[in-house]
Amino acid sequence: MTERLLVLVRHGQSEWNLKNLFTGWRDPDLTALGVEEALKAGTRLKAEGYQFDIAFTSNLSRAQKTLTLALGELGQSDLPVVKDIALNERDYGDLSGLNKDDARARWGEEQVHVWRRSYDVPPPGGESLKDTVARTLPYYVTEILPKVLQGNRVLVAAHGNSLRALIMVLEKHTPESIMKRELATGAPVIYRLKADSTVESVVDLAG
Ligand SMILES: O=C(O)[C@@H](CO)OP(=O)(O)O
Repeated sequence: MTERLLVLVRHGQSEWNLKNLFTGWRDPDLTALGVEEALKAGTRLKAEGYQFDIAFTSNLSRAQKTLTLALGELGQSDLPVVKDIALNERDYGDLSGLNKDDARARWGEEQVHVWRRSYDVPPPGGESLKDTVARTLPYYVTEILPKVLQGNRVLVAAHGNSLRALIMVLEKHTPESIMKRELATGAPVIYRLKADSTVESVVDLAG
């Protein structure tokens, strides 16, 4: 039977997650905790018996390092890895590098929440989740999904919002319900797909 396994994992904690800064396309490294989380993602997947045939990641170091560390724990350091800018984090535009609490003090709690979690309101000069879906979904459909449907076991290491963009489609969220779908750093979300590419089962190792 064809397995159709797709595992998504958000990178471990980054230096800028720790400093509470809007990150987007900026490229901070993982913290020591982030390294631990990435290793733990690999050991948890290995403990549950998962192995992969191909992995995808973004052009940003925090996702690439998370993938490298997880693959090391899985004993799969030589797995083919495809890196693409389409899986980069949502571009935070002018907010990139600002402190999230400072932004709340300046623009108000509500406005900052709308910029961070609404579906179609972009932060100034940046991408909304809708814009991020428009960038990540074609890549998913043309590059990732065909591999899954052919029976390859696929691991994707990317970012909170680029993965939420894919999850919106996979889990059939509405613009309202996606606002509450959060992804923990380093916690794999395991999907089995049906032959028609819809989701048969999902297990979020965060919860
Ligand atoms: O700063 C960012 O790029 C993202 C992910 O860490 O933050 P947010 O939770 O605001 O989407």
